[in-house]
Amino acid sequence: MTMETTRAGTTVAPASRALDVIGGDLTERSLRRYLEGIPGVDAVGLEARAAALGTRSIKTTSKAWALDTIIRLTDLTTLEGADTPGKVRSLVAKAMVPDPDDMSTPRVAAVCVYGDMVPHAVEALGSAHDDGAPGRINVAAVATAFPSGRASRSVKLSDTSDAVAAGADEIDMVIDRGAFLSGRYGQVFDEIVAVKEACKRPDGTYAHLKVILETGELNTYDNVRRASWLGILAGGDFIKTSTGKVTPAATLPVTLSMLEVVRDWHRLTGEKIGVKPAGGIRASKDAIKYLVTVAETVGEEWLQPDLFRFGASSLLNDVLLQRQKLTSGRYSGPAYVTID
Ligand SMILES: O=C[C@H](O)COP(=O)(O)O
Repeated sequence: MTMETTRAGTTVAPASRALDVIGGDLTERSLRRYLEGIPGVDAVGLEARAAALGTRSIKTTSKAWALDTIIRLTDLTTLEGADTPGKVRSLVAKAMVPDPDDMSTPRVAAVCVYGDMVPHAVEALGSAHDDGAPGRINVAAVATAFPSGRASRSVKLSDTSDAVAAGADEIDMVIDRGAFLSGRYGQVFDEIVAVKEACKRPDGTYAHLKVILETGELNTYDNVRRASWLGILAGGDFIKTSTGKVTPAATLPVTLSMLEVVRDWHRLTGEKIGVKPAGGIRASKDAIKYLVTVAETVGEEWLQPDLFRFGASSLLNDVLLQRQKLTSGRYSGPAYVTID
């Protein structure tokens, strides 16, 4: 027996979604057969659909709603090697009060930070992080040797469980792109299942798991579609495009292809999976294109923080400028928003 057939016959983790959809005989081979049986993406058609959705205009009244919706759906992010507790405190202050001159401005969904910054984010949020607090802001932590994903399994799992123990509500993990692109789907699958288990808290609840595909390294839409199915089958609560550290990061066609998988999964199982485009989304007008694409592909009910997020470090600033322009009739200029 060759290594390949040995591996192909290897049982993969008995994740319940995959058992339900693929069946009880869950092996590297059956997983691969399933993923390789997913129809390919018509790239020209996908890009044409995304371009058409991106040209839809929205009325001024809808624009106010759209801007507030973008804020509510934002994971306000800082993921720099130079991050400090002070920078995280500033980020949290902005998350809680995005525009001190307009207290009607909604809060963001979450702040997204490196794992070692979680205690600082939790402390700065204070009661805004209490269970059931009105306008509660979640703490999301990137984990599993973000952004490369190149570390041992044990390091990735302790990265995850440390962040959860420190109070992270959400874990943004990266998949092993090397294993995925080599066709070792079972390895990627098992790792997601293990990370999900590391998201478990002592009380039996789980931090929400976002599975970052890093689509800019996956080369084809077929791979993006296959990785999306893999992430969902293994137990991801969200599928996320990118780390923000690789170009291209989020694009509308890639996000549309992921939304189509989420739509198909919902039709197949009735279950709703979230989507998070992240990286390079900086302008309100671009974020609005994403809102339209979500509404037209999976429906407006997805436009809530449990099912859709923007991962972005500077988008909020542009949204605040546009919001000020809409309410005051004039453009205040970038001096009126804080520069992070
Ligand atoms: O997940 C979020 C990204 O890392 C942020 O990327 P950005 O700085 O391009 O907005």
